[in-house]
Amino acid sequence: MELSRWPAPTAPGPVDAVVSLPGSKSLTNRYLVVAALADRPSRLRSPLVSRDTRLMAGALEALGARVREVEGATGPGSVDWVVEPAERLRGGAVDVGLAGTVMRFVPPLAALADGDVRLDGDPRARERPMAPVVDALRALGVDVEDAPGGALPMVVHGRGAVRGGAVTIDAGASSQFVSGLLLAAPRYAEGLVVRHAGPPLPSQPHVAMTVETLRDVGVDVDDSEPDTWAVRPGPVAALDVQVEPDLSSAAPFLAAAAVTGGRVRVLGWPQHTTQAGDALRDLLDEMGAEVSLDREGLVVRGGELFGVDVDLHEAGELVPVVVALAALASTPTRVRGVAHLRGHETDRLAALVREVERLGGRAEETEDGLVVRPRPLHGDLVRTYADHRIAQAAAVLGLRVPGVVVEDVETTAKTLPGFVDLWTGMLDGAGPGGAGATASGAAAR
Ligand SMILES: O=C(O)C1=C[C@@H](OP(=O)(O)O)[C@@H](O)[C@H](O)C1
Ligand SMILES: C=C(OP(=O)(O)O)C(=O)O
Repeated sequence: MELSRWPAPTAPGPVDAVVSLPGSKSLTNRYLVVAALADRPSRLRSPLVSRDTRLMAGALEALGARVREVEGATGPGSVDWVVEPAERLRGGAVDVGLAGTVMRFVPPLAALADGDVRLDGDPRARERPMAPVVDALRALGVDVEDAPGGALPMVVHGRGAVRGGAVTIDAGASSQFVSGLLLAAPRYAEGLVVRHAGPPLPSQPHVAMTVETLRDVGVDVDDSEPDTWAVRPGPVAALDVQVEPDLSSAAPFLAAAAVTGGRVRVLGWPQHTTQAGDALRDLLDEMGAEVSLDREGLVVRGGELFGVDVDLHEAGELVPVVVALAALASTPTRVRGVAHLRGHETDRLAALVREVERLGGRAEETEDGLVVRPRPLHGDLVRTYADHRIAQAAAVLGLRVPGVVVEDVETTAKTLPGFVDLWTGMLDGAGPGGAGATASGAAAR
């Protein structure tokens, strides 16, 4: 199939915009899972409605829960999701798409179903690491049929109950292995103690988000020992929760301010959050932007843009946009601690190096990250490898480099439907005489 080509707009001048972003993918998908295990219906206010969250909703419906879209409280076009848990989870077929959260969070839940749960997804989903989830479930006595190497497609033979106990896994390739087990654990008869043993666990904020979500629904989690999480068995309370905006999706918009010497405000930036994207505040500050957080949101003003030497082990989602910033900066950048990105939507390290070089830049992979040395860039077709964040990074490059064409920009619908409209809306107020723009994707889908 021929993939689409989107000529990325160049910024006519400094960007000046107020941007409103839809809900967090990671929060929405955690809330959906605990809501499906709860004792009463839950309401998610302004959830993210995107490919990954629809896939999670679809997975839970396949297992017998119901997810209904209702009008939201925040005005016309806004949407809430009401989740009705199943009395008993049942078997069914689950499409995981390319969603890491769906492929890693659903199998531990499927083990509780009364029947077989078949899971499969996009071709790349079959290559993403899964073995620790399969090994953990088998160690807990769950019958799982997998493809060679612990991969998708797989069948979890649910027996209606899981005893639980303790498991040790190597979650060095993805924090989602830990999160998935923890989210189902309150419904295991004896609860679950998960220990991580191996190279340092990536994406710690995402595990903190899992723990906080469980505590929000009344589940007792002890995370006082490093790399160990103990979830007590017990009831899961229903939720009525406003979903925070997705801070990782804010990355390209804030980067737009940084690379054009402009100003972007992202509305509703939380004062307290477990989202990994909150790291953007320090990161952009270190790269030379002026960053301020107030009650209305986060404002980034661009100045001279410098490279950084940074460990992004905790916030790997930010790497593609950081690479775009780095390619446009005045000094080199080194990103460390992100070897696990080789198992993301694509091998992100290889893809980013290849695409930066295609535009005339210089970049190289290291064992655990990459190095980018800024050079004058030229336009070309940027391949995106079904990776929403690489498409967004290409759009950032396009602001300053005429002739950047983004392949398959629709892939951004994984986490941010309406990306192109938001992006062009942001640019409406840029340039001579620009009066500032407002771009809202809060209800986009
Ligand atoms: O649990 C989550 O919601 C996520 C955890 C992280 O995964 P990894 O630990 O595999 O990087 C992150 O990159 C992903 O986008 C979302
Ligand atoms: C790694 C990501 O997604 P996933 O949840 O599919 O792992 C991401 O969104 O950057």
